[in-house]
Order: sequence, then C-alpha cells, then structure tokens
Amino acid sequence: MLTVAARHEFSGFELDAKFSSDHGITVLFGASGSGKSTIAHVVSGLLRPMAGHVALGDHVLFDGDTRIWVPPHRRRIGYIFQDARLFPHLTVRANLRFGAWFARHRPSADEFSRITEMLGLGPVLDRRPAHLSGGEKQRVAIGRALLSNPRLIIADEPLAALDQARKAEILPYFERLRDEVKVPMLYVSHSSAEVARLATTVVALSDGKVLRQGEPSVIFGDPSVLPLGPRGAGSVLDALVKEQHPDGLTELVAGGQPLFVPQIPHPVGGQVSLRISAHDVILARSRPLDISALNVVPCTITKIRAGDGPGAMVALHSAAGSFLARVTKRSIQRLGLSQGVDCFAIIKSVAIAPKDIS
Ligand SMILES: Nc1ncnc2c1ncn2[C@@H]1O[C@H](COP(=O)(O)OP(=O)(O)OP(=O)(O)O)[C@@H](O)[C@H]1O
Repeated sequence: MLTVAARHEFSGFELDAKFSSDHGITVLFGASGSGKSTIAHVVSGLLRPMAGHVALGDHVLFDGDTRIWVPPHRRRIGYIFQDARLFPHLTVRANLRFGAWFARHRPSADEFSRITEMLGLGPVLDRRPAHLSGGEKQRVAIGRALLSNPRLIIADEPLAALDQARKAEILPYFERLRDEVKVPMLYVSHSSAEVARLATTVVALSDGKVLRQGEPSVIFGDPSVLPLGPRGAGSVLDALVKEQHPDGLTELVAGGQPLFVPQIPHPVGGQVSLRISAHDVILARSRPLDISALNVVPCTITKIRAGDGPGAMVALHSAAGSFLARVTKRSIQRLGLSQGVDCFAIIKSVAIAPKDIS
C-alpha cells in the first residue's frame, strides 16, 4: 500500500495532495501542470517536499515531522521515463542486468527469462539501443525496472514520446504487468484513453490537489472530474464478450445490455473494459426506430453540467454502467432534459475503436 500526503510550494504552484493506493496500476491523471510529475518525484525521492508523509506499506520513505528521509536509491522503486534512457554502449541484455546490479539484486536465470519473455525481448537481447524501435526501447526500460526487484514501479508518461502505432504495441505489456506481475505501479498520464485501459485506480488531480480518487468507471462517469476539458471526457464500462458475429462485429454484454463493437480478438466469455467518449453518445427522449446505430441504451440522467460555451456534459446511469454524453445546451432545453429524466443513449458501434477496449 502506497500512502502519500505531500505539501510543497514552487513559486506560483502549491502542491497539497493526499491519496493512497493499493494493488494494480494507480494512474495520476490531470492536465499539464496539475502536479502529476511533482507527486511522482516526491514518491521516488527526487523531490523532498516541505511537509507530509510517504510510506510504502509499513516502510516510511519520508516523514516531515520526524525528519525521516530515505534517499532515492534505497527506496526500491523502479522508474520508467518518457524516453527509455538506456545506455547506448550496452546491449539490451547488459542494460537489463544493470537495473538489477544497481539495485543490488541478483535475478535468477528463471526470473530473467520470465521477464524478457513477458516483454518479448528474447530476439533483441544482443542488440544495442541504436538498433531498437521506440517501442522496443520502452519495453527494455520496463524490463530494467522490473529486474531491479522493486516494491513499486513509477512510470512517468511512458507512452508520450511514441506514435500511435507504438503506443498500441506497448499498452498490452502494461496490461500484462498489471494483471500478471504483483508489483504495484504509479502511472502518470494525461491521456484519458490510456487511463481507461490501464487504471485500477485513478487519482484525478487539478492545481496540485486531488479532485477525486476511485475506479475509472466511477471517475469518468462524473462530469465534475474533467481535468482535460470536455474533449478528453469519456466513460469506462466493464463488459463480457458474448458472441463473435460473422459480419465483423463482436457482441458484448454489460449488465444485461448488449453492445456491438467492431470485431475484437478476445474469446467469448472474456472480460473487457471499453472506453466510450462522451462525444460519441447521442441522447433521445424516446427509443429511436429506423436508426443505423446498433447500440441504444436506456438511461436515467444523474447530473447535467453546463460549460461556459454551447456544450454541456450529461451524466447517465444505465444497467450497463455510468455514461457521459456531450451535447449542446440547446438540445438539453429542446428535449427537456434534467436530472432524473429517462432517456436513451445512442452509441455508434464504429465509434468504439479496438484501442479503446482492453
Ligand atoms: N523544480 C521546479 N521549480 C519550479 N517550479 C516547478 C518545478 N517543478 C515543477 N514546477 C511547477 O509545478 C507545477 C506542476 O508541475 P508538474 O510537472 O508536476 O505537472 P504535471 O501535471 O506533471 O504536468 P505535465 O503533464 O506538463 O508534465 C507546474 O506549474 C511547474 O511549472
């Protein structure tokens, strides 16, 4: 369990954040300048805050009152940066071993091959970083962090420097890390799509403070937690794969509600979480007939939040889970939408891309 309470001031910025996280991936999520990296630095020991308390389990890393301060190299924290930061003159194998050596850990041959296999690094072990793709470099950085036998891994925007194709290549490795490796991870991101796929817990930050903490489906179903503005908003639903249809669609079921998406490779019975962008949801007061969209979900409006511009965010509750819909204020008025009103959310199947499903 990671417990963080930190207060710090830079000129013009005040951090006053408190949260705790347990297993899996805890994502620090917020707009640029909200304090994500500052918190990561406090936890890793790169920054000593003015006051607070940081502990990993019963291991106190920092305590302002009792002046406990464990230096970074003694914290047993593996760090994954935006750029992989590998040693250019060392092979992949030597880079991986360096992580272990630096942490004074001697991984067994078994541990080494389990981790290199999990990250698909077998074929590149004898190459130098100059001969690796951006995605491969980042996989080596993940392996190096894991081989240092860490109590916690911090990944600071690990996908930010990669193009879309490389991002898609790396995301499944982080999913495997979350699901198969028992080391908890603190993951810094401002991409809501990334958060929706990876997060076990989201800590939403704004102006150096924790707005809310919770599961992604709860955080993204709340229109008041939009640190990135409406464009990044979307909800996360948990669903089961029900059937693969021969016309290229996969049928999911969420809380008894069928949802059709473009075919995904998951087996029938498998569990997935899917991100639905608030922009891809249309609202209707009555069930629309003769409509091309395949997903029509009965909902009740739980909250409406109007912005300064023409748009508004509508939070909806349905059997499938909580949704967000981005509509205009004019539509809200025209349809007579308000809290407690029943309506139908319409989602185009093709709006849910495979990258939004994990
Ligand atoms: N060493 C420093 N000295 C002065 N100000 C700093 C320092 N480090 C960070 N800040 C300021 O603190 C604020 C929070 O920065 P931080 O890097 O934690 O944000 P972030 O959420 O990680 O942003 P981004 O997504 O852009 O990386 C910013 O206003 C930044 O300019």
